[in-house]
Amino acid sequence: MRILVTGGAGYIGGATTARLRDAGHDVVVLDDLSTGHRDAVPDGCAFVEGGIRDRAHEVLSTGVDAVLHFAAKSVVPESVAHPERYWDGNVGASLALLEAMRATGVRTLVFSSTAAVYGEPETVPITEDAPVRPGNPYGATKAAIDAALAEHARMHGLAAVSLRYFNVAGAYGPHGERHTTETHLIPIVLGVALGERPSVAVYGDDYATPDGTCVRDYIHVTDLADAHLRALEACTPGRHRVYNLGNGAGFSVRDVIGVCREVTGHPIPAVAAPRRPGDPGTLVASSERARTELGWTPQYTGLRRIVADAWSFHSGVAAAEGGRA
Ligand SMILES: NC(=O)c1ccc[n+]([C@@H]2O[C@H](COP(=O)([O-])OP(=O)(O)OC[C@H]3O[C@@H](n4cnc5c(N)ncnc54)[C@H](O)[C@@H]3O)[C@@H](O)[C@H]2O)c1
Ligand SMILES: O=c1ccn([C@@H]2O[C@H](COP(=O)(O)OP(=O)(O)O[C@H]3O[C@H](CO)[C@H](O)[C@H](O)[C@H]3O)[C@@H](O)[C@H]2O)c(=O)[nH]1
Repeated sequence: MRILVTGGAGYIGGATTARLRDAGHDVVVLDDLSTGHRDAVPDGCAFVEGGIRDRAHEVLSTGVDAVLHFAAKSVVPESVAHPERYWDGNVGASLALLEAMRATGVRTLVFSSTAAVYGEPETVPITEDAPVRPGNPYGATKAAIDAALAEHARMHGLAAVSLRYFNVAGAYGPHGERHTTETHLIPIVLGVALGERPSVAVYGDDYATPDGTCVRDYIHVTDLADAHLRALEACTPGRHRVYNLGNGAGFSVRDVIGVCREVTGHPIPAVAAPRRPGDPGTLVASSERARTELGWTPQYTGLRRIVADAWSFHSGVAAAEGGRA
């Protein structure tokens, strides 16, 4: 297939593009480099620099069988402070992409949705039937796009899948997490081990969880990339299907820091800090639907493997930067 990947210069889009290339697909990446990096676009893949609004129509006109849509703004605190950027950058840009797809007759789309659409869940593990009640503008914009996809499937015959990722981590070879504004736990903790930060703040230790810190479901980016290949195959005209993607196992913030200490051999000082606004206590996925309908079985389920792969990536980047300095 010839596939357009929006956001393919970002973390998950870059890793998935490499996975698609390795599976024999022809990939063209469209990315405005607002949070991505030119050198994250995998070798052997075409790259078009630009925004969805400006250039998606042009790229789609060159002949594309399907779109994987990763491009988004995804920093939760920024979305709270500047919701308009998220409604415009996520919902506005996605509607523009859908229009360009309609105009060029491209009818297959896999979309990066998120567990953040569920907000504070009533029960865990979270199934796709759980109420959609996002607790921040980022999650609200992703829920709105999911709803738009359902309507485009119903009214315009779109073949669409929304993949609701839980906490993505790890690396696919040289494709790892490199956000300029980093809010995610594992890269922050590994940054302490690399001496880039003095300590990690633990946001809240009074949650109703076994050790009082937040529990999350960490999924390896390689498993996530594989789910996209399967989702592409499952796209059916006139149908929008939603799948939660996680391992079904929860790890606390303290668990994560402990595994990072084991993997890096660094003491990684941790400092108690107030809760981060909008953080649910526990988010753990039920991915039964993905397993049953997509035949997806995650391969790298252990937290140690996920952290070890992230560490290989981060320590390699640090060594390369040290070499350049
Ligand atoms: N990282 C996670 O744990 C996680 C969890 C759930 C969902 N997601 C979703 O997965 C997707 C990828 O996340 P990521 O962590 O790789 O983020 P990222 O910031 O690394 O990648 C996003 C990419 O999109 C590009 N981009 C943004 N707006 C654009 C536009 N209008 N036109 C063209 N390019 C644009 C950026 O430059 C960047 O390269 C996002 O949609 C995010 O909401 C991520
Ligand atoms: O320095 C830090 C950073 C994070 N945390 C804690 O670590 C946990 C994980 O936080 P992340 O920021 O790594 O991830 P989130 O669970 O907040 O959110 C991520 O996963 C969500 C789905 O679960 C959404 O998809 C969202 O886009 C994505 O950022 C949270 O309890 C957070 O409070 C800390 O204690 N200290």
